[in-house]
Amino acid sequence: MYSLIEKVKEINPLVLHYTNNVTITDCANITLAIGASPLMSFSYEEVEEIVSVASSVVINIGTMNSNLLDLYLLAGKAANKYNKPIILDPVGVFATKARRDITNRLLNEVKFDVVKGNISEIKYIGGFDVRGKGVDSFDDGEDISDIAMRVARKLECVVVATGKVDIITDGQEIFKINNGSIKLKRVTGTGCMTTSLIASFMPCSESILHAAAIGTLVMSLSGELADRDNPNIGTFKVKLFDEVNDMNINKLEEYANIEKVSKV
Ligand SMILES: Nc1ncnc2c1ncn2[C@@H]1O[C@H](COP(=O)(O)OP(=O)(O)O)[C@@H](O)[C@H]1O
Ligand SMILES: Cc1ncsc1CCOP(=O)(O)O
Ligand SMILES: [Mg+2]
Repeated sequence: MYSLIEKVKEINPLVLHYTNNVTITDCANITLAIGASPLMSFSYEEVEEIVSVASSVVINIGTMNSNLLDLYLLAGKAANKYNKPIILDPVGVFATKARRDITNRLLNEVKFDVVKGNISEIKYIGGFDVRGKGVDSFDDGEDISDIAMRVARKLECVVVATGKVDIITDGQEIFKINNGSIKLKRVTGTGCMTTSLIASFMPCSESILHAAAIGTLVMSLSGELADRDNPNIGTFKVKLFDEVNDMNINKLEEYANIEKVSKV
């Protein structure tokens, strides 16, 4: 699985983003840092053309509206038609009815390969009450393996739930990642960037589960390494990009704290 860190640089996949306008530049830069090519689009005109040449597609609802929902649906259906791996980031799905309705439409009308949220977002999709506020999770200390597995089985996709311990599951196998830093919660977009990293790995791996696990691991481990000398938050953000850019197999082998905990 760790060899994907080299493969993504060889393949240089084109990662097409339909994403929010808060973290869009950081998502483009993290995609470059891992060795893929980002393209951000808000255009109806190019959907068919651009999805057909993309390597993978991101739908991130962070700053959605009803007009954009139509764009996400069009792009999502095109991704399914052209067999392009596609990931959904249901940012703040628990915050409003509008976000819930948009997420439900997307999940009903598009077949996603990965649904990635923070723990509150995945708990909410699983039908549970959450302690989220806006786009942030305050459930991040929980282990929601069982809920994530159930959501993965129901949606027939890989589910990623980020928090103190990250959970990645296809409903049968689970990876748990114990790397991370609390500072990752103090920089907006670290969840969105995790989605971009997973989307960068998806076209490089036969296993979507492995692509999701390594994409999540790269963010959590890079955050941990960036925090080694306890930098201030602005410096931490810069170091985070440096660590993603410099991630390699040796560092993954030495520092990754990842376990495959079950196969049922
Ligand atoms: N309590 C925590 N301790 C350490 N790392 C965390 C913690 N909570 C989240 N992270 C890490 O922060 C990154 C973003 O996750 P999270 O904050 O859950 O997503 P989002 O930005 O979508 O809300 C992930 O790498 C995750 O592992
Ligand atoms: C603050 C905010 N508001 C709408 S989208 C967004 C960014 C959320 O990014 P992340 O989910 O990665 O923290
Ligand atoms: Mg966040």
